[in-house]
Amino acid sequence: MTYQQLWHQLTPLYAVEEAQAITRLVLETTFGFSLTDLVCGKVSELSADDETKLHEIWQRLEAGEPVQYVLGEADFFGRSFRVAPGVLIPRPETEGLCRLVLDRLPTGAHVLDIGTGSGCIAITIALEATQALVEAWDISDEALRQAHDNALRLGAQVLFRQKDVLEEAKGNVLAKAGEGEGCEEVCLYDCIVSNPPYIADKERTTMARNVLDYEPSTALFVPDDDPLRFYRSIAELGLRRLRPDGRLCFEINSLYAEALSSLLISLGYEAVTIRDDDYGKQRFATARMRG
Ligand SMILES: C[S@@+](CC[C@H](N)C(=O)[O-])C[C@H]1O[C@@H](n2cnc3c(N)ncnc32)[C@H](O)[C@@H]1O
Repeated sequence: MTYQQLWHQLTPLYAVEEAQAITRLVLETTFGFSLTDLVCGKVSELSADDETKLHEIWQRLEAGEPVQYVLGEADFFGRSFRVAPGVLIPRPETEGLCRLVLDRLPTGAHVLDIGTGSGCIAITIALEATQALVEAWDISDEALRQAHDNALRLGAQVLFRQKDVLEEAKGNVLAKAGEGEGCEEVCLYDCIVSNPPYIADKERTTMARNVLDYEPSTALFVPDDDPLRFYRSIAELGLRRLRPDGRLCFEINSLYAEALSSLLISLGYEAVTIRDDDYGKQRFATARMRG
């Protein structure tokens, strides 16, 4: 198969522009040359190894595997993050959540990212706000391994911890004085940010096949079909672990924006605001801890 053939084979699977973008990605990421090289005829023949590699890529794409898993990379906030099955692919919408956190972040702020996945939010904040102290939690071994690897490659300092936020929120796993690492017992955060699982099981039927087949269900679906489960727990945790005037920043499902606002207000948060993403869809919620 030639590179041109790959391009043509992708066209029935994707829109033309998408096929072109994916071809460009495959060329650059896997073979290290540009689409311009291809178009100018600088590359025409494939080695036997490349031929095999390309064939495998094609088979995985044809089976519906997301291109980011096939290539092992996803762009986020202008940087390339490694991703593998078992870890959620960072979405462009989530870049807006990083912008919300970075906006008005005090110098030297302590930030906690809950459900860090590939580490995209925590690492971006650590790299963009170089004075910030960034901590990130996830329940998944695979996610933490990947996030750690991404932080090392991108040169970000983030403290990763394996934690189940649903348990942490109950308050019974907070370390007693003198136990735990670092400032675990006393640390108060200026900002808790999270893009938690927020999809109820009944929404499965509306979801893209390749998301359901390839992305980790613990990153997507809420336990007990309760879409506010993680938000409630994180907001309760915030009552104990945010500084006065500290902020909660969430990525949300627009279906539950109103219910989440009511929840945050009932817990005593102030300045509860639902915000749109770049496409005009309700995508984020922010709230401030009482001063
Ligand atoms: C929607 S993904 C977000 C990943 C990443 N922050 C992003 O925006 O791409 C949710 C993450 O929460 C993690 N998670 C699920 N249940 C959790 C729990 N009980 N405690 C901590 N993290 C959890 C998943 O492993 C997953 O990495």
